[in-house]
Parts: sequence; structure tokens; C-alpha cells
Amino acid sequence: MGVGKTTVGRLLAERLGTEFRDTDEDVVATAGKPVAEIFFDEGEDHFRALERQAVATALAEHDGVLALGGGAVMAEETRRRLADRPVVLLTMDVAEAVRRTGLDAPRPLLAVNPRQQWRRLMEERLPLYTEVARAVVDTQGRTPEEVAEEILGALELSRP
Ligand SMILES: Nc1ncnc2c1ncn2[C@@H]1O[C@H](COP(=O)(O)OP(=O)(O)O)[C@@H](O)[C@H]1O
Ligand SMILES: O=C(O)C1=C[C@@H](OP(=O)(O)O)[C@@H](O)[C@H](O)C1
Ligand SMILES: [Mg+2]
Repeated sequence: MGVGKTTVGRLLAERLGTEFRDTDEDVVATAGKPVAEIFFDEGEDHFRALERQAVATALAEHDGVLALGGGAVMAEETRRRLADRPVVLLTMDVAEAVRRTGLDAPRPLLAVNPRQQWRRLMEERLPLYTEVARAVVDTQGRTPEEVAEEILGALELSRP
């Protein structure tokens, strides 16, 4: 969360001359309300069900750059769908995560004790991120434009 998937994904699509899509935006459009309200009104499980469906639909019909929500990989079904895709994992440290998410749209999972929550989520998710990632790009101390450039280079190197 807050690492720049949405921001950098949009830039990357521009560079590649392709479309950009974000599964959080698709979920918000389907539910007709912001992510934080879905969590509040219907709960995280419902959000995850909408998210699994949004990822499946986007991967089936979208041919461009796709940004996922940070928790999408928790679904085994989603990890399977990502297995043959050029997935990029973006990284940063906890201080940067708290800085970036503090300035941005509310993320319900970081609403209380963001530092501790972020560490806990990373511990749980890092093995899953690593499992699906074809390239890893550190965003620390880099502008979104620099990150997009790094991704282009990293994917070129990892091309099968
Ligand atoms: N490389 C970066 N350096 C500084 N701030 C960034 C960087 N990438 C993104 N941000 C900022 O961090 C916040 C979260 O970015 P966002 O793209 O929404 O992340 P994600 O989609 O991974 O949650 C936004 O305010 C964005 O402008
Ligand atoms: O990591 C997560 O569990 C989440 C990440 C968010 O998206 P970003 O990763 O784009 O912030 C959003 O899907 C929701 O708040 C849950
Ligand atoms: Mg995002």
C-alpha cells in the first residue's frame, strides 16, 4: 500500500502507449462507493470477493498495464492467474510507506497503528509477492518517473 502501483502504473502505460487499469477503481465502480466504505459497510471479505472478480475480469479483457491492490495476491486464485504474467513488485521501507499513505486516500487496513499494521501485512504477504513477481524494483528515493524507467529496464531483462 502506497508504494506507487497506481501512480507508476499510469506512467508506465503512457510510456508503453497502452491502456492503464486499476482493480481498486474497478471495485469502486462496481460497488458504487469508495474502498473505505466497502470495508466499513460490508467488511473485508466482501471487498476481497469483489477484488478477485475485478482481477479475473481485468486479466481477461485488458491488454495493457494493470495495477492491483496490495492485498490481491492473498487470493490463491489470483496468484494462479498471475503466474504467467510479467508481474512487478515495487518496494519501499516502512517509514516511506507511512509517509506516502498518510498523504493519500484512506486505506482502512492502515487506519489504526499504521506502522505496526504495515509491518504485519508485509510479513504475511512478502512470500506471496515474491512468488508472483518476475521483477523487483525499489522505489525508495526515486520519483515515480524514475521507477517507471526502472520497470521498463527490469522487464526487458526478465523477458522470457
Ligand atoms: N516514487 C514515489 N515517491 C514519492 N511519492 C510517491 C511515489 N510513488 C507514489 N507516491 C505517492 O504515494 C502515494 C501512494 O501512491 P499510489 O500510487 O496510490 O500507491 P499504491 O497504488 O501502491 O497504493 C500517492 O500520494 C503518490 O503520489
Ligand atoms: O493492501 C491492501 O490490503 C489494500 C490495498 C489498497 O490498494 P493499494 O495497494 O493501491 O493502496 C486497497 O485495495 C485496499 O485498501 C486494501
Ligand atoms: Mg493503488
